[in-house]
Amino acid sequence: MSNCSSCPSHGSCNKSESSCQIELNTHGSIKKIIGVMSGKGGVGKSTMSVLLAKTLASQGHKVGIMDADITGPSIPRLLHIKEANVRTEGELIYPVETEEGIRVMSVNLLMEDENQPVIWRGPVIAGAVKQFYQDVVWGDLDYLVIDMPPGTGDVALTTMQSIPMTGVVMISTPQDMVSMIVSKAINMTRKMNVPIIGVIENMSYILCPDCSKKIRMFNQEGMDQFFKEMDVELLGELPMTQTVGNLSMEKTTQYEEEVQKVLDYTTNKINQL
Ligand SMILES: Nc1ncnc2c1ncn2[C@@H]1O[C@H](COP(=O)(O)OP(=O)(O)OP(=O)(O)O)[C@@H](O)[C@H]1O
Repeated sequence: MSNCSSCPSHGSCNKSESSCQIELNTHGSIKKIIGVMSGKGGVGKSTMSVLLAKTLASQGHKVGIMDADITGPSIPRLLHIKEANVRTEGELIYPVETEEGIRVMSVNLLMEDENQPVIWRGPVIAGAVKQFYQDVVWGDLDYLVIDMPPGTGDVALTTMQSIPMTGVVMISTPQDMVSMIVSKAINMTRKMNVPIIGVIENMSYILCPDCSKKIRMFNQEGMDQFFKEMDVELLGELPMTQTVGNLSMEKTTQYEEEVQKVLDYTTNKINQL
């Protein structure tokens, strides 16, 4: 059962200790758990999970990333983990550590061939997500960043119910249809009483390499109104850039000024939680 004083969602949770069904990870101490979520696939959730984790690690925090996107795991690739030597001891699983000291767990690290699909039913996937939180020896972490399962279905719901989140960063793209789906994710997160840190609008524009003009690909009319109506903060508009797009192929710690600005602002918000 939970122990409220050491729970990462302490302060934002309204459950009583006796009614809490969450089993905390007991293999170390995790101070804060940050979910990175989107209602829809392909908007940059995994990319942003990695960029936020790297930024937090570069600030001197101890960081882990849990890849809860079981059927579309991309975290090991984005972090350039080639040889996965996952150590297990009975039920316990030890995370793999990157060069920058980020501890990582992903279903891809447990598979012999990363190209093989995970063909599991919903409850088994949800069980794996729970296990990645409870049975992984995360050790002492300032932040565990969770690349959430896509959508607002069963697995996302179980993840929110079984992992004590401190807050969620929503990822969206500036399109009418996407914002409708994101509003579903925002409403679900609120129903689960998980605080929303804000929304990062990804692939918001392209920066002209010659004149640095912002070229907007989507009609962004009504986006301001959308954020106002949903009562969420827009943490920043992230451009579509080569360094971000090539994250899995090129190792870099230098991002475009506009990208770094969004990462600094968002991690500053996370540090204030
Ligand atoms: N700001 C960006 N600039 C350039 N490319 C980007 C940017 N953000 C994301 N991408 C690219 O978009 C694609 C989708 O990104 P990503 O895999 O992070 O999305 P996702 O929401 O996690 O997808 P899924 O739901 O499939 O897991 C990737 O090829 C990624 O490199």
